[in-house]
Amino acid sequence: GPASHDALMQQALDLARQSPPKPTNYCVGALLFNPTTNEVLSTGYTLELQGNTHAEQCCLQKLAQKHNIPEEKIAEVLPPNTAIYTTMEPCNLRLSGNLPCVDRIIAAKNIKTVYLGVKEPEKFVGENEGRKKLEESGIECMHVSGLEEEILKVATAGHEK
Ligand SMILES: Nc1nc(=O)c(N)c(NC[C@H](O)[C@H](O)[C@H](O)COP(=O)(O)O)[nH]1
Ligand SMILES: [Zn+2]
Repeated sequence: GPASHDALMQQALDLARQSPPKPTNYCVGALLFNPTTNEVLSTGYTLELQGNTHAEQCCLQKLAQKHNIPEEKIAEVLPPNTAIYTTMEPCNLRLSGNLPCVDRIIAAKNIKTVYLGVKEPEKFVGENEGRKKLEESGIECMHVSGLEEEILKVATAGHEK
């Protein structure tokens, strides 16, 4: 049957576990999903690709690389109702100043739904307006509950206790 939200969020959490813990960010996992074909289009985790990369960013950049196109043209290879599952709410501001994932998701045009495991904690940027900004852009956001404790444990593995 169709892959459940829980199974896909669990898969994103398994990806997050692969992220090298750091005190200045969170270990997050994400995947792009085609709900029409039940196919995972791309996966990613924080710092998977070179540089200070986010999980959602890695999903998009890996898919673009696979199709030999720049990330900015990713809409060309995304089915019209693509979903992204991410263990943490996409960032809307990054202390590094790098392009936030909310902007990358909006620019991808064909991502219509964002499934998130937890809201971003306020440690780095205070209240994350990511979900609000996505919804204002017409992108549906849905919290997939049940894995919050495990997601946060993995996300903050690099933070001093
Ligand atoms: N959704 C999400 N996916 C990630 O892969 C990741 N690392 C974060 N983390 C959010 C946090 O707010 C930023 O990591 C800090 O603001 C530091 O910014 P940088 O990551 O250094 O650009 N959030
Ligand atoms: Zn981000």
